[in-house]
Amino acid sequence: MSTIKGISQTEFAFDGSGLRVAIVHARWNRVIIDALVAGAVAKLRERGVKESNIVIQSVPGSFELPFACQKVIAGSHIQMSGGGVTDLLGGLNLGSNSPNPASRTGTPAPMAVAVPGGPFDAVIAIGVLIKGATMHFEYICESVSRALMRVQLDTGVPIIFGVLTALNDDQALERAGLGKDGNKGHNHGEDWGLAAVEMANQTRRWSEGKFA
Ligand SMILES: Nc1c(NC[C@H](O)[C@H](O)[C@H](O)CO)[nH]c(=O)[nH]c1=O
Ligand SMILES: CC(=O)[C@@H](O)COP(=O)(O)O
Repeated sequence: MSTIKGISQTEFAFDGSGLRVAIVHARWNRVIIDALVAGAVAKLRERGVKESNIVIQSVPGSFELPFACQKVIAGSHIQMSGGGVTDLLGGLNLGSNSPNPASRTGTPAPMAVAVPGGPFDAVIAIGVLIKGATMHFEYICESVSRALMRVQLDTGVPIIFGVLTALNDDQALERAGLGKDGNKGHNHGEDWGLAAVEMANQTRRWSEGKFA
């Protein structure tokens, strides 16, 4: 059956060659997660994002995704400088408890050494939530979606909502292109890779006041 659902990509072919993208994924329902991550990576590479600019991190479950995304974004803005770590997002000096060993030994620290790679232009948060017997699913779906929205608005870095909220295993498998009986479905990870490249490009343009 044909469907009107999905993103129209034909008129939007954004270039990913100058972008740095993080994928943060949960490990629950791993087979499905692996297919979604592979789909996202395939589209990032197809759009020209360099392998070295795709950083993949994992967390135990979807509930951990918002915290991890926030930390990953903050970490990519950090510069080591004399005596501490400077958060370039918030201008926060994180003090002598920093991972900079020089600040603990009294040895003069190197001046402003940028983290290799620089800040992330977009983050893709990937998780697979499948309804069980209790209210666990509802609480996690609600809190994770709200928190991911908050992290992107607070940091100004687009977060792609790659969290499947499925009522059963088959729904989740079909949305990862792993469906059975002639209905493989569609790998939504691919859409998330494309969405990341688009949002990263647009965020740069909009930040420079370019709308044409
Ligand atoms: N049931 C699912 C979970 N549950 C685990 C939580 O996300 C979390 O890791 C735990 O409560 C510890 O804080 N996670 C998923 O990603 N998918 C599920 O279906
Ligand atoms: C991790 C839990 O709290 C667990 O009991 C959730 O169970 P269910 O996924 O069946 O709702």
